[in-house]
Amino acid sequence: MVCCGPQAVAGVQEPVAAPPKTMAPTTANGNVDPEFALAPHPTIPKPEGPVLVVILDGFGENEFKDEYNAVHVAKPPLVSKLQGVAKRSRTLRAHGTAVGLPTDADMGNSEVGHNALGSGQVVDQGARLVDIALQTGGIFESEGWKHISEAFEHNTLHMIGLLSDGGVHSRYDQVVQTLKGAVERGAKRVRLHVLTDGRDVPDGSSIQFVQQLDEELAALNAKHGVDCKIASGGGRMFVTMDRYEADWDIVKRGWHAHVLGKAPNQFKDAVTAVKTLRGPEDKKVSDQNLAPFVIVDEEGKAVGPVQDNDAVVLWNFRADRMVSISKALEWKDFKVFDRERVPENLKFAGMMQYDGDLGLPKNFLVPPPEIKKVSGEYMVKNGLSTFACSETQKFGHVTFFWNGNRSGYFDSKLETYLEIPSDKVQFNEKPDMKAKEITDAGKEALKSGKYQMVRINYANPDMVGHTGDLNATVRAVQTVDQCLGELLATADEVNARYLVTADHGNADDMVQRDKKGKPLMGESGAPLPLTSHTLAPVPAFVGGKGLPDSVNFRDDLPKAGLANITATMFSLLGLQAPSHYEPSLI
Ligand SMILES: O=C(O)[C@H](O)COP(=O)(O)O
Ligand SMILES: [Mn+2]
Ligand SMILES: [Mn+2]
Repeated sequence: MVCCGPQAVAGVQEPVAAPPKTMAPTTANGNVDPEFALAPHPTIPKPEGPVLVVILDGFGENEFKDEYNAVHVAKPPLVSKLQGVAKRSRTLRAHGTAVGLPTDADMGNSEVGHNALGSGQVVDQGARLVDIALQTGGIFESEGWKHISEAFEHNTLHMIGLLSDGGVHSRYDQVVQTLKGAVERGAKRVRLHVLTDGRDVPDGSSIQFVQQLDEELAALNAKHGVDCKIASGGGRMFVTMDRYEADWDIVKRGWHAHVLGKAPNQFKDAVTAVKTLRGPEDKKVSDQNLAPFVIVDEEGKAVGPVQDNDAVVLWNFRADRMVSISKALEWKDFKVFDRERVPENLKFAGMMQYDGDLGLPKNFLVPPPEIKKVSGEYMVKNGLSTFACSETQKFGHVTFFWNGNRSGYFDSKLETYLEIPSDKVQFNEKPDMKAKEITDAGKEALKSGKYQMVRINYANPDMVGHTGDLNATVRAVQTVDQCLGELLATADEVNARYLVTADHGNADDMVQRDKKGKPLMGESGAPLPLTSHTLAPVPAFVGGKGLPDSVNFRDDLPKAGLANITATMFSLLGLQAPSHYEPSLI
């Protein structure tokens, strides 16, 4: 168990332990800053015990209630019981425009979900901000663009990122538009380093994305007389896209393939690379786990290592899985692994700035969403203490994303963030993950009497759901249900009030379907697994011994979404939420 101080905020601090960081201290004389002071709730009294907030990551309430819905199959006794409590159970919108995404065809995800849950506001998210910057041309006027364009004439532009149209971390059409924008503005030599997905999009779809990109590159080369090629790649969960420092080897493999041009697998073209690395039909490696590869020329030489004076753009807009590789690319004194060769005078930019507090990366093409006056800031400025806990895979979700993509604490005297280290396995092998340890920590925090709010994220339904393994996901749901039961029992012992919800769907549908919802079968007759999130709404429950019987969900907010949770949390604390927050559900 990793405990407490700011050093525990994995993925967001320099490798050298930094002194405790306080982002926004309460006023020196202890009075509440008037700009942040919250009035008592007009009808809900202040609680005697703590408020417990639980996020069941990836636990949706899906309209398809059949054998492919792991939540339905699991028949979780506690959640089913909570669903039956009149006026204290409802669902919330967790996708599309309700969480700041471009359209209602966009599934929700942890970044936008936790941003909404923690900030009470719906803001335009990265996907939409990049769309706007491309439409207006603002991206090509940015300081970040000026920085990378210095390499266009005589050096190589490298573009690295997730290649799919999942819309969670990146989008294919945005990559192509950015690439074309570079070529039209003078880039002569471009090398693309592609991370295959199969996690936000169906497994096996990477071959089409790579093929499509190769065709796009051939057309650009013919039209503009330029030299654009795919240079390296690998599966997103095995190469480059680690998060929260869960496994630096993932980042190191990416550094080797993209920057040094070194990988155990070498191919003449990327389509052959993906096809070969996926392996034979009966033992397929999924797109997300493909081994790293480099593309080599006739002499066997890598076609696109990063050289001195080159430019590098990371095209993902989402932060969590770009922070580690950004540190490797940007930090001069980076010491986590031996980079062997560090290109000099590199012109590096992110699609966005991924960590505003660290200023990482320094150069970026589109300013990130501005999520201001989030609940964490109100909490500390009103003297309220918080305990937040998850395992590594979701630790930054319940801290960094919750706090509007801020690393560190608002006030380390009032906040404790506890990270339980995740196992380094594919999570269908261990579907219980660290739920038990998280539960124990949550129970201890509830009983300690030290915290006004205890905030927990259970990773299982999401992380196991992403493997596409139905049976393991059923187990994941059952585990979380049991752990939640223990947590709520302890909550009752200390007269707590609870709020249980989720950030988006995932476990609630494990099969690809046609437009009418009919499950799709593969050539072998087996169902085609769904590894991505779903568009399903998520449950929300309130209750607990400490909650007066008269407090129930309102019935005049049928379209409410995740952002309504934040004001609800303040209501449970007996306070009136800030007026710019979406209204309270109770
Ligand atoms: O990064 C991931 O694991 C997936 O793309 C999205 O999952 P998350 O939004 O639940 O983290
Ligand atoms: Mn999630
Ligand atoms: Mn997920």
